[in-house]
Amino acid sequence: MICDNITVSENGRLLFAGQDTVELARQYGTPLYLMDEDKIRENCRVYAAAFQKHFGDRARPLYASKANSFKRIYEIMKEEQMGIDVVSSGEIYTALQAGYDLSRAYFHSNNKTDEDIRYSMENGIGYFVADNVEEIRAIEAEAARRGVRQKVLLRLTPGIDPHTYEAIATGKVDSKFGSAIETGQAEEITAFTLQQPHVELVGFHCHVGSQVFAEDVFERAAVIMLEFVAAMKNKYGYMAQQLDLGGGYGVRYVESDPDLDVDTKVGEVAAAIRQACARLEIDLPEIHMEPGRSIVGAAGMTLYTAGTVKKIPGYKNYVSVDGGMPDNPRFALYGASYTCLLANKMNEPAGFECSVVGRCCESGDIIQEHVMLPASVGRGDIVAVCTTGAYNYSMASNYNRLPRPPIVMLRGGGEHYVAVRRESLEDLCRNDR
Ligand SMILES: Cc1ncc(COP(=O)(O)O)c(C=O)c1O
Ligand SMILES: N[C@@H](CCCC[NH3+])C(=O)O
Repeated sequence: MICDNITVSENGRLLFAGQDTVELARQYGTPLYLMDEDKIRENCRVYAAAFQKHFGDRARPLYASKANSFKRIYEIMKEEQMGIDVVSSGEIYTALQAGYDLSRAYFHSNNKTDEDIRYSMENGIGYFVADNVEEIRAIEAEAARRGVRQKVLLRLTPGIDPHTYEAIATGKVDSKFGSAIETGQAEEITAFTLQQPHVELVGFHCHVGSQVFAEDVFERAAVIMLEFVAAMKNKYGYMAQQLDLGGGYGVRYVESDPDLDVDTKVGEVAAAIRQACARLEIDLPEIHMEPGRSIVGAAGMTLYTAGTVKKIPGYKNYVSVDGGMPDNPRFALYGASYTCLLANKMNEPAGFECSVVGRCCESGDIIQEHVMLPASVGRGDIVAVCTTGAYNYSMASNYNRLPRPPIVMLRGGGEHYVAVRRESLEDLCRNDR
């Protein structure tokens, strides 16, 4: 199986976190998001231990909460002592509702509104990761109005192609994010920020892309960033205290995806960083990374009920499920890969090739193509889609007026509880007048 929290019972039922998915589908209904709480915590600890081992006390991972944002997840991050990355007032509000202390939060986004800046400062945001000069002006103005000095990092683009889906690559010069080192804009924003009386520049940030497996992307980004740090030290006498390398590593969606060892990978990045610092004669800054997908991705699974099975002789077969692109838009957006299983028939051979599709009025409403399921698949069977913990619920919509599914958390000892309740039909009209 693609992750160690997915197994099969003797009677051919798919188990997730040791629990019977068919039973969970019966109890909570479908579509249903499941989240394995123990796996989320394990992933946080793997990153925290790797950072401690390779960088020491000051370095730390921040959870990129865009990957999956709901109250319970921020409670878990608080308990696991993770920092967080937020990108909107909505994520901040949700974190506050969970009692999360915002002094450990980093506010990203390429376009923070004045209201975002005001709201987050009012609630004690720790850091802004400013994307451009206009944002520095806006933060300076709000900090001056409040009579405080606000900590910021600057998001720079190191000019690296991470070889991931084009739509989720972010570190190239031609990007809506950040100020490019190559064009001189990174230096301009640094010099400008250092002149601001109410803004304290604490360091630099970069992010090269998501679902990254390529060998040395983080190492290359780190070296480019450290060369910039050294250049700013030499030219302006400014030494960055923090260097944030952006998101985490890729996760396994299908058998052919590699299974990366975070400790080894962080160790490799640390070695490259130490070597660069020695060569450039600068101190080691505090190092951060912001994993999202690799904290929650494999901790998630979506369950659907199969409906229509359509066989078109000479063409292909379709298995329709009771959800689709509103709860998982990633195939429609990126052509993303997923592993689909028939949860109640795991002991039958999977010899029937089909496309698993949603119920929306849209041909592109596809969960996955070229799926192999048992030939007996039919109405009422439970289709499980693995590794849906990241960028599924957080990207979900109400397209075709479909209510969003609930999130049920699973814990060791067979415990399960609702973290986000299922949207009702009434919820759909809540804001209509
Ligand atoms: C600035 C930033 N940080 C962190 C992340 C999280 O990345 P990932 O989910 O790949 O770990 C992203 C998303 O790609 C991001 O844009
Ligand atoms: N939402 C994307 C990744 C973008 C992450 C944020 N920069 C995905 O599902 O893969």
